[in-house]
Amino acid sequence: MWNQKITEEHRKKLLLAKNAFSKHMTKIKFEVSPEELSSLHELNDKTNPEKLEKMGGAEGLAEILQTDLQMGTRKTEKERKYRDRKKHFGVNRFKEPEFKGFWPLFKDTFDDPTLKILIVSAIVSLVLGVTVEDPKTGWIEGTAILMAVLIVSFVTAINDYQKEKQFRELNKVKDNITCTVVREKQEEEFEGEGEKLAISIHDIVTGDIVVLETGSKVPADGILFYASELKANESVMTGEIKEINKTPEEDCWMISGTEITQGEGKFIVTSVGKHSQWGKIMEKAKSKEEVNTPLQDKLEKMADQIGKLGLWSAVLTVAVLLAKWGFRLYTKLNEGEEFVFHDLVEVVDAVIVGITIVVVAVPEGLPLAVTISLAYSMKKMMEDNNLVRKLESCETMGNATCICSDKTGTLTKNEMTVVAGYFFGEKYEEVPECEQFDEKYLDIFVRSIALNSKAYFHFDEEKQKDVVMGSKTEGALLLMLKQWKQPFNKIREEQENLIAKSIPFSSKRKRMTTIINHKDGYLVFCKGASEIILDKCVMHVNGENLDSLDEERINKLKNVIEGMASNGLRTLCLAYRYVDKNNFDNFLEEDPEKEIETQLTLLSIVGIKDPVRDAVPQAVEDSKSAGVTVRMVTGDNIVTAKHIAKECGIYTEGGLVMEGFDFRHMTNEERLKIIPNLQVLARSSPKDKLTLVKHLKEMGEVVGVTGDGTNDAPALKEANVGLSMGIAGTDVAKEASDIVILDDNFKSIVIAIMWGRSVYDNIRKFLQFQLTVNVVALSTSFLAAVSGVGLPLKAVQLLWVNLIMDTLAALALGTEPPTKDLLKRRPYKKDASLLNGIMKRNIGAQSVYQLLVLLGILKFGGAFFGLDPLVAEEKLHLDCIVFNTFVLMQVFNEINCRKINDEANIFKGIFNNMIFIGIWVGIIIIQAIVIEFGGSFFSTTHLNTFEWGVSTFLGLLSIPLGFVFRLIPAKGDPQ
Ligand SMILES: Nc1ncnc2c1ncn2[C@@H]1O[C@H](COP(=O)(O)OP(=O)(O)OP(=O)(O)O)[C@@H](O)[C@H]1O
Ligand SMILES: [Ca+2]
Repeated sequence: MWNQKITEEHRKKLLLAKNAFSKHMTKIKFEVSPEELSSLHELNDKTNPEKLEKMGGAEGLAEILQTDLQMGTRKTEKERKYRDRKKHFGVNRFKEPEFKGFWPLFKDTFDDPTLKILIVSAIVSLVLGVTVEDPKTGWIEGTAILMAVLIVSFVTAINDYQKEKQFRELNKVKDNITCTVVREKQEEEFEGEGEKLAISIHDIVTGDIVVLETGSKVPADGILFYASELKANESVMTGEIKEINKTPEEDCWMISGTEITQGEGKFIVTSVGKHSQWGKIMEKAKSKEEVNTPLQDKLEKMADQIGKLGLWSAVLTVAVLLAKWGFRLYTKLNEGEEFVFHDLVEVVDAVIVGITIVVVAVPEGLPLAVTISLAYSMKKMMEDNNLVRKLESCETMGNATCICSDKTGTLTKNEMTVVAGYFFGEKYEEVPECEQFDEKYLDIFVRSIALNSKAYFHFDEEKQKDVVMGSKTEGALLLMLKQWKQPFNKIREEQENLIAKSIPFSSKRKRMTTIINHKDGYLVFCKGASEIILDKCVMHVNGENLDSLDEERINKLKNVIEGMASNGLRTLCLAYRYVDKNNFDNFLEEDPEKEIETQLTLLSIVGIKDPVRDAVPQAVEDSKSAGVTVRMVTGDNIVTAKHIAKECGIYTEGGLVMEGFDFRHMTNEERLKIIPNLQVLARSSPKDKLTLVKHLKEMGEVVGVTGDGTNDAPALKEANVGLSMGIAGTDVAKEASDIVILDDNFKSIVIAIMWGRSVYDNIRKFLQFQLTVNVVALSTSFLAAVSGVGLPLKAVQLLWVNLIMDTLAALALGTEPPTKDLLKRRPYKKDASLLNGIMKRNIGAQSVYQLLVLLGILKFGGAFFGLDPLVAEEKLHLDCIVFNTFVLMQVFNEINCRKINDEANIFKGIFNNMIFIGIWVGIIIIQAIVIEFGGSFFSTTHLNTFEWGVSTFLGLLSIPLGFVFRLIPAKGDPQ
């Protein structure tokens, strides 16, 4: 049909013509509209094949889209950055959820009912003040409150804006997946194929040839024209969870957003961005609501309770004030005086005080602190090679109690080289020269590697050397061929068309097989896990001869494998087989297990070295002291795995090392019994990994799991935190994970634990600080109102205090950087309360101290400072001292709050957090300005040196007192 082959000749001519044409005119015009192309993929439209046929199938499309199925888009287009295509067909980006600008966010902050009431009251106060009080000074309080409200809203909006911006940036990185395309080579003319390039999916254009492999995510809509065992999971589109066979003949419609679960293929892109199926869905989908993290939930609950408490104390305070006012009015009227409008001023004042108390009491900063802390950590974690995809995972990571780690690439460097081997009957301690081998068998051996592998070299411009793309294990074999000066690239180019069938490598099967046409039959090349392949061998190449494998030989070979593995080498068997076509009706369709991969002839066993990463033993040590158990779950040989695990410190004397096979065949009870002692699970399948994770969770553990393969996705999803590999991981694994470890390094996982703990602790620091302020502010206002000394803290002052507490402290304490000390404690229990005994004691003791100080000044301050509270001006002065002392006590207590456990040195690491220092100094400077220049606006007056000295001293005292309070025994976190 439409995929009939155009002859080589014809293709070259066509391209020549096109290139000649493009030399004169670089700008390209297209005859087809993006809408027409998009209609090819209409869901549930039976006429799609017809439409495709009309366009001439994939070949025809290529012509229409001025591209080539083998060569890809033209090199001349590169200079123009594919501008014409992008202009005509659009770019491969989806409409992003709307980004609220600053002003809408600012407006949103006024949705808060308490703020609304405050504004109304301020306006009433303003009107009353100007009309009945004193036109000269009456406006001040109302205006000041309005200003303060504006500032509070402003700061809140800035915070929200920053947060949104940060998430957007992260989202951009998060969604930036790469994929492989074929584009015309820059240097040579018609040499073979175009060049394989890894580009961002956002850079794909209509007409690009995309290469798919196991684990790819289909980046755009298109038409498949080559496939080998290709299977896709299209459940995102159809909702149906099943693997669908994709072939150019039967089902060639590739849909963006779907996943390749197996095999490989190539397709030509027809629709990108908003024209693609996925884009259309995205267009309709509303932006997802943000969901709370567990910590945020806990805090919101707590904030709610505190808020209610605040509301009650406000109501009580207002009630007391109104009762007093009523009583005074009653006596006044009784004494025959008349009711004047001015009497109402007091009522409005009382209401304002009440509302201000509510504003202060509601700890809206609590959930905010989590967001600030998480957003900040997310950004910083990027620098430590952790890309956090789900916010709460950062938090959960801090509570992880065990980690199941891959071996290859995570614990080891994934830099593989063949260092030993068994070739054609002889064992070698290092890689031998190839000249000594029998030519015929060497040829088969080289072909078996060249054709039965997918890895290739790519010249890295930055590193100025060839790097292996694809499987590093295969890369090691190719490197050996390169060392032997064997032209594997040429073999691939020349013989690729001989390939009749290939069964790709999978972690489940642990082997890979390619069948090529050979004379009147087939050559089967098979390579994979050594025990598995060896089991399928009946013959072996011995020098120039073929010998059958007797028991003695098999034992010898097993020893060879065992010997290499116990040195930590990954072993791989390579074998082949010739079959006559006449012996089979249809050999290619036979069951691989039973008919294809049997009766093999052993060529070689290689030992591949993959050194342990330098930082790993230390990182494992750190996890252990942090109370996090590390287990190795690997697909590799048990002996190899054990050796590497020992080197990393994961395997210790008495620990259990087990194979996936045995694990699989145990009962649930048996498994639950052995798991606590299990350290290494070798030759495991992704399903074993999933089983292990499920059991660990049943046992109450908080589990972190690493994975790179597509079939690791279920385990990644099941885990409390799924960690995928940034380099080796497939798109599907990344999508299923919560955190992407960008450098694949186990060390980064330990750093993630540290960050998670840091977030949790920072919130508790903030909580400790905020609760102290709340308790003191509420009690002072209430007690002062009841006792009749008059409210020392004015509404505007309270609003400033609120700003210090909520926003500024959240920033200062929420961004404390993690320290290694965090890894010295065990993880918190899942149901552990946010407030431990130590924190409660600190909050209680500091509040009592602060209250005593404030009430003391109110009661005895007059005599001490020589001020007469009955004179309005001097009362204002005294209140100002109270206000100043109050703020300074908070400021110094903020330093106390940097530690939530009974750590003696509260200053430790303070200079590592410049945000804290900056905010701390900033608050003091602003406070000084408020006191000295605030005037009637803030109801403050100038304080002299002595008064400043006393308030500072009383503030400072909270630090030594903090040390004293630590002597009171209190319970820390349950361990
Ligand atoms: N490209 C390949 N072709 C054939 N066999 C392979 C290939 N890559 C790996 N193997 C074999 O499969 C085994 C490992 O398979 P698997 O993919 O399950 O583990 P892995 O992911 O490489 O290791 P880990 O689970 O520790 O990260 C290896 O021991 C090796 O013998
Ligand atoms: Ca508040």
